[in-house]
Amino acid sequence: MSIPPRSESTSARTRPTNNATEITVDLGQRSYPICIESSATGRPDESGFAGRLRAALGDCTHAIVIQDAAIATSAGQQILDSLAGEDIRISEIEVASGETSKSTDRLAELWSELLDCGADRRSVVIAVGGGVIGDLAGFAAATFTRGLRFVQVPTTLLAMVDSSVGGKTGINLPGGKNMVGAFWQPHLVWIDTDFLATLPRREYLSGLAEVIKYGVIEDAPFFDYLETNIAAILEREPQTTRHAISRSCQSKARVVADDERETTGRRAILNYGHTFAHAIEATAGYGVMLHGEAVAIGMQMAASLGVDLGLCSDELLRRQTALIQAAGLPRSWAEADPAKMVPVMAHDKKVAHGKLRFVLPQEIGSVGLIADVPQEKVVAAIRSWSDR
Ligand SMILES: O=C(O)C(=O)C[C@@H](O)[C@H](O)[C@H](O)COP(=O)(O)O
Repeated sequence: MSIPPRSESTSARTRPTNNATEITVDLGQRSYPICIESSATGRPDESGFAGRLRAALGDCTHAIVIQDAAIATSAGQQILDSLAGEDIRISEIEVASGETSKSTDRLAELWSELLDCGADRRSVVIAVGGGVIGDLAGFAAATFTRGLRFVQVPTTLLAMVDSSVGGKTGINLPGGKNMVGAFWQPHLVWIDTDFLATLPRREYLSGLAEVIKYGVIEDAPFFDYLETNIAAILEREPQTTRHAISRSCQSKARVVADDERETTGRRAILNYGHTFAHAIEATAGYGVMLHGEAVAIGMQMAASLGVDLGLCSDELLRRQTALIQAAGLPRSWAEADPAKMVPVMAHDKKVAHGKLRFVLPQEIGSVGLIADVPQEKVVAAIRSWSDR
């Protein structure tokens, strides 16, 4: 199946303001801004978090801040402080860090906590944390009373560049990642790049895998930029890092605006490397490997498969490998076992009419959605990144 090209009518609208960048995810009545700021929380003007929340929701009188227990004293507190002067009742819920919180058990507890704090359809859920918190809180928001308003405040690089944007929410099942969920768009994504200062290095690197992904799937000049600037990004140099975040969000906003619910195939490109990655995460045990680490290895497997099928060049694989390595990410996983991974991959959400489809690279900046891939080639691609 070919992937529809980027539509000419949709683009990520970007508006640089004083020290902020605003990107619009264009979804008609459900459009929303991604605000990329630097420690502006608490400012009473329109660019502060409270001001943005008011602009996005108007009538907000009850905010439920769902935050990662590990960051409750820093990022979450900043958000709470910024709301302190507002006429808004605040409820707080903490969720333990880590992928294991994206479970049916924790979701059921969260529903009860929402009931206990008196959430109603005029409340807003504010998710403060990484992808786990955003996905879980977003799915709770999507389902409680059939839908609460929702705001994303990502505090990890991965959440800033990927999971907070686009409305994919959900939880894992033991046999498959993100198997239960909903498309539920936030009203606002608030990115304070200063949150990255205290992010553990391993988490930061994990986010870089998704950044690199955008270069491979649809933005070749950005891939070149990353090759040149990876050292500055690793040092978290503010301007370069901010550019990488903003460019990634523009990519994601463009793709989501083209195909919000992954129906035309365009949005599937965001899944590059993920068919392998989700199988790695599920077979390793959730939380053993960070999502971005699994995505880095998954992109390697996908590129090897692309080379084997004659879809892309060795040179593409070489450049991707070099960038992933320069970004301090793993390229292989010694325990990758095709016998365990292939059955998990059969539950991939890109399966159509019982057939698995892979997002595979054609050239840097372009991928295709490929069906009918012989299983022995999939096994070979897994093996090629398990034994080195
Ligand atoms: O937003 C999307 O669409 C993506 O596929 C982005 C992925 O990076 C992200 O990990 C997503 O949550 C995976 O979704 P899934 O549908 O494969 O579970």
